[in-house]
Amino acid sequence: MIQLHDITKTFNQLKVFENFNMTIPDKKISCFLGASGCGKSTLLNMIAGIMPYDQGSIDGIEGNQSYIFQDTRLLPWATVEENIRFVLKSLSHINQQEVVDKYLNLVKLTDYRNYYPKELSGGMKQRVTIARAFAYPSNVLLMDEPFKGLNPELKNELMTAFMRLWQRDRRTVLFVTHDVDEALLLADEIYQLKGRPVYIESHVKIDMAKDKRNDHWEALQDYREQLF
Ligand SMILES: Nc1ncnc2c1ncn2[C@@H]1O[C@H](COP(=O)(O)OP(=O)(O)OP(=O)(O)O)[C@@H](O)[C@H]1O
Repeated sequence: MIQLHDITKTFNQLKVFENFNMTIPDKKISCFLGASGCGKSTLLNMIAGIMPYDQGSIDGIEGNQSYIFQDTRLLPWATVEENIRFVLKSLSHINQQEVVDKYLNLVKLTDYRNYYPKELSGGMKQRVTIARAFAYPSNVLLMDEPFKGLNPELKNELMTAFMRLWQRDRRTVLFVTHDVDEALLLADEIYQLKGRPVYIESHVKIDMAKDKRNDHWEALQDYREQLF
């Protein structure tokens, strides 16, 4: 598990975290909800090791991480296939073509492998980002609003693609969203964060099988009530 101990993080005068503690389980999907600006991206960035903190420690991150940022960050000069291949280039022990093909197929982009990012819709770009993050054999996957700004149909399609990938290959996922429904459909653990400084206002574990949740929407609402 990932453990945050007494984390303090200040931006100029702004104390976003003060003696913040949290334990995040392995091989589960943990979801972070909270008002805009409360500190969710900062939390992911500190866990990813791309943002320093002032005090405290973060333990239990083993192996590599993949990060799906709010903006897709695809390489504009590379095709869909090359974007995925790019993150695999240091992995000489795997059959890279097989991995690329597998993940392109899972996000249903095989026919678009030779397209450049500028030739894709927003949702297609998101799918490339998700395929790329999963293709890389990371232990921890960090996602900052990966389904943001998509129409409901596409969001459903992407969430299904994500679930399909996760069920095959269970990783520790840390997932930031504003959308409670996304959290209720995908998460094993939901943390409702509040600030400032950040604290955990509520923490709910959802033990319903993920593939049954769409059909048991009413039962899921009990969890929503526990959150607020
Ligand atoms: N690099 C930075 N420099 C100064 N202040 C920052 C920086 N990054 C974040 N902050 C501040 O820290 C607070 C938390 O920001 P953060 O981006 O973590 O929030 P968030 O919960 O992810 O917001 P959103 O849901 O809108 O993405 C905000 O008040 C923000 O202004």
